[in-house]
Amino acid sequence: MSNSTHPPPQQEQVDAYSYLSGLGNSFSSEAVPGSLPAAQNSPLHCPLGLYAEQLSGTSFTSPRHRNLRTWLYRIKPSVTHEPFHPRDPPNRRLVGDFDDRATAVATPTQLRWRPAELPPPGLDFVDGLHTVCGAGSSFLRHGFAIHMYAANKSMDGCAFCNADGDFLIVPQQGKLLITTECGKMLVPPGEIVVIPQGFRFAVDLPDGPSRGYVSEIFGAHFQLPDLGPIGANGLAAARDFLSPTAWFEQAHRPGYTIVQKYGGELFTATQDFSPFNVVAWHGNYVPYKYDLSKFCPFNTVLFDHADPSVNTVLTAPTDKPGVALLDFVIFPPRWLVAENTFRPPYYHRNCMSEFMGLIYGMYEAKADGFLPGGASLHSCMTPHGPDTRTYEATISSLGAAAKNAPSRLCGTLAFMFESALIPRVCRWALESPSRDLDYYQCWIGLKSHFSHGDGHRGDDGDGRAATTTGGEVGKDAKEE
Ligand SMILES: O=C(O)Cc1cc(O)ccc1O
Ligand SMILES: [Fe+2]
Repeated sequence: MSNSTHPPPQQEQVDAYSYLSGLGNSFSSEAVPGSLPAAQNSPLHCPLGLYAEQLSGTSFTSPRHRNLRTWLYRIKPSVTHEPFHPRDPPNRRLVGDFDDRATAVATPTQLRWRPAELPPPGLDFVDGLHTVCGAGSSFLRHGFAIHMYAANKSMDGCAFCNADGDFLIVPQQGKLLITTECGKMLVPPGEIVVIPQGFRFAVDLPDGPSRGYVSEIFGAHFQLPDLGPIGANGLAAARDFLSPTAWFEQAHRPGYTIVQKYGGELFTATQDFSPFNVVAWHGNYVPYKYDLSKFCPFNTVLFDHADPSVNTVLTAPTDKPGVALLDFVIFPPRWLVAENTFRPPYYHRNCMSEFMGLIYGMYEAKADGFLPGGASLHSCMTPHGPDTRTYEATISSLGAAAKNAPSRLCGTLAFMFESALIPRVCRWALESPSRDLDYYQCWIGLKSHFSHGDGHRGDDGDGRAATTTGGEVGKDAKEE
């Protein structure tokens, strides 16, 4: 059915695969006509001799508007496997509980990383995944983790299953072909994919090496943000989220391995069949992908800089209204039209913690040092903002007319994972050779432009010039 030339209604052929459009919908999909039971979930005999299996993403008793579950009709049920054992070798760079200070530590320092080197040959998505920072605990069902991955090998004879939380994956380089129990999705850089807790999936690399970012949330799921006064339309539209259509493999697969992440540790169990043996499914708990170029940005049209929440693609809420466990925010190409306004991000300190990545191009707040595939972390109340070069270029010699003219920010795509929880940072991330230990220098050259009536201007206010690493301190002000 997924390779039919005439997809059935509601099914869209987007790339090599067919998808179902919508977020939060109740979908159904069958790879063989008639394989989905009619009118009930668990008949005495399922069509074609399939087993019925429910995958629950929320407690059975969650309120109806939040309740997520899917019924999978499969050739053999998931339970048909040998016992779980700790995986050998383990991946010691995965964390699911951030209370252990031997692993992850608190630091208010501004952190930045250069893009990672490509990994040694033979690393798949599971081995290429490492945690950068996070908070809370998968055991307590509250918290998040931020991982990065770099892989150069397709997963072979194994599937991954994350019992801890949902993965939101942001490929930065190299397409991902993700096979899930609901079907297949192709995810190039510029798109994101969400694999909810518990789904088994395998990552192939059809383009060769791939690297990117992953946010994982414990005890919550992503949803679209409320739009408030924006109205009924704008930002990410539900119909642009695409879920796979049923696809299955039937072959005997001796030694097939399920790699289960559970409490941040990996376990394996073998079975003699592929977990991608779901012939039909229906429900609202599904993996999905989203093309970030479909995002419809709203922004300032007269003056001042809007808070980045205006660019929220998906949010995972906490119990406090308006406070996110994790927001996924993008900084897409767009027009800048604000008048008499400092258009780059403002200097700020935030009670939320901000992890940023760059998919391509240059980020509007950083003229240097923040590169595609790199990352930064500005934790709770840690000051940050545009680097010296960005600030000086923005306020420089250009006439007011040019500064007020509309300009199009092109060829750039940055994003932010923003959380109300304070992350601890993994020791290996702090000690990584990719860490940019000079990051703070990008602000050290910011000089005083202060000027007032006593004729004393352009220094730090105590008569001494500000120290800097190479900038010409106070020069502009004194030359005015
Ligand atoms: O820190 C950052 O670069 C992200 C960010 C962007 C912006 O436009 C406003 C606030 C903010 O935190
Ligand atoms: Fe910020």
